[in-house]
Amino acid sequence: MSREAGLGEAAAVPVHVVGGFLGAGKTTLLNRLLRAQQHRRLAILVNDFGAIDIDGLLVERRDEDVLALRNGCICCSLQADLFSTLRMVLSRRPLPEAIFIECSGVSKLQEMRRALADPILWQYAALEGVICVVNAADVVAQARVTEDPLWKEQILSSDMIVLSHTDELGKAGVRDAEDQLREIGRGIPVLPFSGSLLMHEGLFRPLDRKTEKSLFRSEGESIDDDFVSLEWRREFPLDLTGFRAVIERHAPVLLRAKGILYLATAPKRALLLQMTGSRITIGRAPEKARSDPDTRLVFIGRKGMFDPQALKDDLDAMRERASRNAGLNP
Ligand SMILES: Nc1nc2c(ncn2[C@@H]2O[C@H](COP(=O)(O)OP(=O)(O)OP(=O)(O)O)[C@@H](O)[C@H]2O)c(=O)[nH]1
Repeated sequence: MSREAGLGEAAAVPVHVVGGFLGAGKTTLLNRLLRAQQHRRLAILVNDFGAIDIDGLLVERRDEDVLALRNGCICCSLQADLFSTLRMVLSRRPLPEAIFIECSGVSKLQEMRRALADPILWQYAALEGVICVVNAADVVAQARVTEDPLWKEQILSSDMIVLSHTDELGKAGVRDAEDQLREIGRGIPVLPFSGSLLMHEGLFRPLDRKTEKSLFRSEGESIDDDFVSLEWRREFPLDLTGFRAVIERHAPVLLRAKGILYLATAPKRALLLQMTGSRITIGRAPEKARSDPDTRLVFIGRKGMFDPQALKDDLDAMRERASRNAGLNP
């Protein structure tokens, strides 16, 4: 980025990064923060690992304030897109008062820091802090996800750990999660998940910028190669029983599934599917999602464990069955 880009001499716009593992609660936290900052002029960059933009639909802001970076990870394969989107945001007048970046669940936060530590970018958009959202219930249950090296990397590369899913634990459980994370995070502050508390505690304290800039020269490795995803879009509503059977078959190797769903029982009602670990919910889809009548789902898992082609075949077979049934009952 250069001065010729017409970005002017204004003070750097603060950048806040929200990271954390697949399904940890990043979008939910971001929405709480955004609600608490309703009157501020913000730009929100949302990175979805898959090609279908689900998070962009879920962020509660005007469409023009939410910019989606899809089909890869902004910490590696989409770094060029990240820069060009930031450049576009920074050329807007009036300038946004702050930029929030929601990473994909497979983003390495250290790579994000390196990417944003570009000394020229820093003059216009300076990193204020990196939050890592961690599912407290997973910590207490010592869920499989807590053994993932990326889960730990994200915690250790953050400035602040924010606990989600505390409502599923009693007070003792929350304390247990906090204690464990203080140890894992080697002293990084741990906060419960609460919009008002976050604002109160001065969440976005400026970092030591000298330290941050010194990261700039390091090389990053690609994380995209560790994970695979399936994006599945169909124009017909699904049979819930058949869909549930397919999901149950693949659930043990799925890290995350989400998307907009139409069921045969109510083909005009857009539903939001959320699956993290063993938790699956189907609820009302946000208003923004309803203009597109297609079912559109994203599934993510680790390479070598999750087989996207097998899942696709099973999902497609549902359609075949539906067609055959339709043929039998004209
Ligand atoms: N009970 C409970 N559910 C939560 C909490 N935070 C998030 N969820 C649910 O967990 C699911 C995933 O939440 P998201 O905010 O979409 O997670 P994410 O980290 O943005 O997901 P990815 O972007 O796909 O990695 C959704 O069904 C949320 O409603 C929480 O604190 N308590």
